Amino acid sequence: MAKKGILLINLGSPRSTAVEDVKEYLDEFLMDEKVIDYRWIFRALLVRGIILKTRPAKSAEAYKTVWTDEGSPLIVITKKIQQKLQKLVDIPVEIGMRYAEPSIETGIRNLVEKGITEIVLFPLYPQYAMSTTETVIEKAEEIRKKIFPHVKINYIQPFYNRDLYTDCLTESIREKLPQDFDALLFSYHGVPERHIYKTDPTKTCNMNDCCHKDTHPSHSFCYRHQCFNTTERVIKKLGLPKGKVIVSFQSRLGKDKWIEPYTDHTLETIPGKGIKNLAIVCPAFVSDCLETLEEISVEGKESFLESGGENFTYISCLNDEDRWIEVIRVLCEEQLNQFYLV
Ligand SMILES: C=CC1=C(C)c2cc3[nH]c(cc4nc(cc5[nH]c(cc1n2)c(C)c5CCC(=O)O)C(CCC(=O)O)=C4C)c(C)c3C=C
Ligand SMILES: [Fe+2]
Ligand SMILES: [Fe+2]
Repeated sequence: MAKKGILLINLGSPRSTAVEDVKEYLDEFLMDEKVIDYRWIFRALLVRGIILKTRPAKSAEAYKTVWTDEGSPLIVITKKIQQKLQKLVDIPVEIGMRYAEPSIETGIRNLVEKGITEIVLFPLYPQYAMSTTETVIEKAEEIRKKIFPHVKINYIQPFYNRDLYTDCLTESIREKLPQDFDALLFSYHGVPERHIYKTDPTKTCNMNDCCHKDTHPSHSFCYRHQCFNTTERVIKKLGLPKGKVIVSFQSRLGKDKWIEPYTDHTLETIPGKGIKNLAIVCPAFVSDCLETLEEISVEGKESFLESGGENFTYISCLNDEDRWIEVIRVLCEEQLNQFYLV
């Protein structure tokens, strides 16, 4: 009888805050053609010729502000999720990172060494993006075919539209919302617009009204729609009027046009429109990381307050909350049962 295991995948962090380690991490990350999707030569010119000349030192300083005694918050939290999930299931649970260590290969190997031949692989991203879900699946398949051809892998699909997830997110936000606030800002990681056009098999998304529609042929691969839709579902459950809700996209890199509106512009302009008391949540991330703990909680807060804002409440990610671990368990359970159907 086949032995089954679970592999949780997150993005990954540098091994330390040393500039050389950050450089190595950024090189692997940004040389991924699903992240910077130019032809190799142009990607190398941009990444190795320009970005990696200055960014590693700047990013290393940022990482130092969030690093803990146990390491990068993203890795520490992913390990806590693994440990808690392991207590709820009777099959092995391992973790793997798309970039740096522990790698996806290490994660699969750890399971294979325990005799596992069927793996449920869970990319910890609620919404689909070429630079997240797709690159994880592609990398895992490459490793499986090359090193572990006898292993079967079932992939958990994006879960932004699953009630069990949006219920969990809603409850988590409800508990952390301040008594009084003028608006709740949903800030999602951005992606270049080109990525969305590129991965739309129907070629019908126009990056406009269609992303807001309940149904449209392009939605299964439209990150922008999936972010808006996550928000719609959560605010409905929270009972918040649309007038009190803002959506924007953070963490731009480079000169391409990324999906709008941008979080940095939003934080600078909303105090002038009367929004002085802000709550902010980042639902593209299931675990707190550099982009939430530094870019939003420190830089974003500073820019909002300097622009006339008065109160800024950052609502933490689901991290290792028990209700979220239970959602992970149920989603894995569903996928484990799929092995019998294929
Ligand atoms: C949540 C989903 C994410 C998407 C979509 C995404 C796309 C994307 N990111 C970059 C560039 C960078 N991202 C960086 C950090 C980072 N990104 C995500 C998640 C998504 N990225 C996370 C969870 C993190 C934090 C990692 C951590 O260690 O805490 C960074 C590195 C940090 C920095 O130098 O600022 C870069 C660079 C691109 C170009 C992109 C889509 C094309
Ligand atoms: Fe769309
Ligand atoms: Fe990113």
